[in-house]
Amino acid sequence: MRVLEDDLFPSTPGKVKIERAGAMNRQLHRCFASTSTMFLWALFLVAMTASYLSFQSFVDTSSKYFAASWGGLYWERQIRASAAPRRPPGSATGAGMSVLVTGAAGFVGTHCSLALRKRGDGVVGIDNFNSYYDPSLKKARRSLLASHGVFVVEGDINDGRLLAKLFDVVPFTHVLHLAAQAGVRYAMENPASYVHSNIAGLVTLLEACKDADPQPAIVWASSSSVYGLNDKVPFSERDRTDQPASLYAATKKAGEEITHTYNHIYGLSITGLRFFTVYGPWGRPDMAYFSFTRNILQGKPITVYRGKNHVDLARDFTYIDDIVKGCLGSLDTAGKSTGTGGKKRGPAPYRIFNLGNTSPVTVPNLVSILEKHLRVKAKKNVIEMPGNGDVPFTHANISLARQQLGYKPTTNLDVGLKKFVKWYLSYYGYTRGSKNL
Ligand SMILES: O=C(O)[C@H]1O[C@H](OP(=O)(O)OP(=O)(O)OC[C@H]2O[C@@H](n3ccc(=O)[nH]c3=O)[C@H](O)[C@@H]2O)[C@H](O)[C@@H](O)[C@H]1O
Repeated sequence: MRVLEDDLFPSTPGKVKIERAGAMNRQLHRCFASTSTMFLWALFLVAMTASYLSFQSFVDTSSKYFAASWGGLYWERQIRASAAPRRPPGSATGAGMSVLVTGAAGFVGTHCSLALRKRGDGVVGIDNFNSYYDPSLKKARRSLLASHGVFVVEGDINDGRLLAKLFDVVPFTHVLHLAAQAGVRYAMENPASYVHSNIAGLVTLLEACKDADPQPAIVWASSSSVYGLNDKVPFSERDRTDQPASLYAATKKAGEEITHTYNHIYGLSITGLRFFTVYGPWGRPDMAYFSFTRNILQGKPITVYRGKNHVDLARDFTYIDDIVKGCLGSLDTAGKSTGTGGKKRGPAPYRIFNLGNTSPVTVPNLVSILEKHLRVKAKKNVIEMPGNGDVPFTHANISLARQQLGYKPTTNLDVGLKKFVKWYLSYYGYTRGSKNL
């Protein structure tokens, strides 16, 4: 410090005052000069940072826009063509619907989209092709849909801009909402995915539907799992559903409450379908009947859960074609939504139906049927059901659906699994009588 002071203020007497004053002036000047230089530099840095940040946000926004796998005139043309009903004029079944099917590359979504298309309705699908299970199976389902003229948009139901765009391009009459994070036990591994799809995604979709003009009628997939620990059988729609056993069940139950709110406030027509363990060709690889088949064919053991006191678990397994009839019956009987411009104009229907088979089968019995159709014995590990969200049994009372939708399941587990096994062997390239079977 001293050295610095001496350098700045030379110690020659007499000269000191003048020189010091001059030096001080120079110093002050230098100081001001350096302060203003620093100020200018700081200003420059702030300006640079601000322009960098705004450039970044521009890049982010525009990259989102430009990287989107949707949009453009060709895309819109494909959407319109896919959404156009093709029923013959004057057809007894009316003019036909335009249905937006969410989760269209999923198991139930694919079957429903095909059935709608085959009878002449317009269908546009949306699916995010996530990797919860093998996306190549979802892509194969998309190819199947494409070969029947059904276009599937690759996108997420959490993308409000995409949904708004779809409703902009097509005045959908109905939404069949099947996109969801499925699976009961996976909820312990990845709870956030259930909230993302089954809660946040549902709300984003409902927001788009309530804003749409005209508002569509909504039919959506709830689940038998909402009955949770209910032990009054068979499960009726009037039974309590406030004891979920898994986060999956809780998000489906939340969906029933959330859709009720949108029905109440905005006049959206809502039909919730409680599916009971749906199975069949093009099914979900995470489900027991599918993974058991894979393991049995590969000579790997399967784990069979058993309830307390050695009681077998049972499910009201429901064949996909029966579920499809229930979904189409729901779309056909759904009353109109009443709102416009986000405002309710009158009461709209709010319905909930069980779609089950009404004849539960135990899991060991499911395995025996598979062994028969595969002609291979399973290597079974029987263990007590872990506390993983499973419920011991499900059993649907379907009187309401029968009465109001004409729902009447016709396929028992034996016949349904035979069809599933036939599809599985062909899809995965097994040949009867050859070395691989
Ligand atoms: O109705 C529904 O709402 C749900 O149905 C389906 O759930 P679940 O009925 O649990 O079907 P699924 O996994 O095939 O297990 C079947 C049986 O096999 C037993 N199970 C399962 C796996 C295993 O390794 N071992 C075993 O014994 C298991 O303990 C159970 O007893 C859908 O996945 C779900 O998304 C939802 O739609």
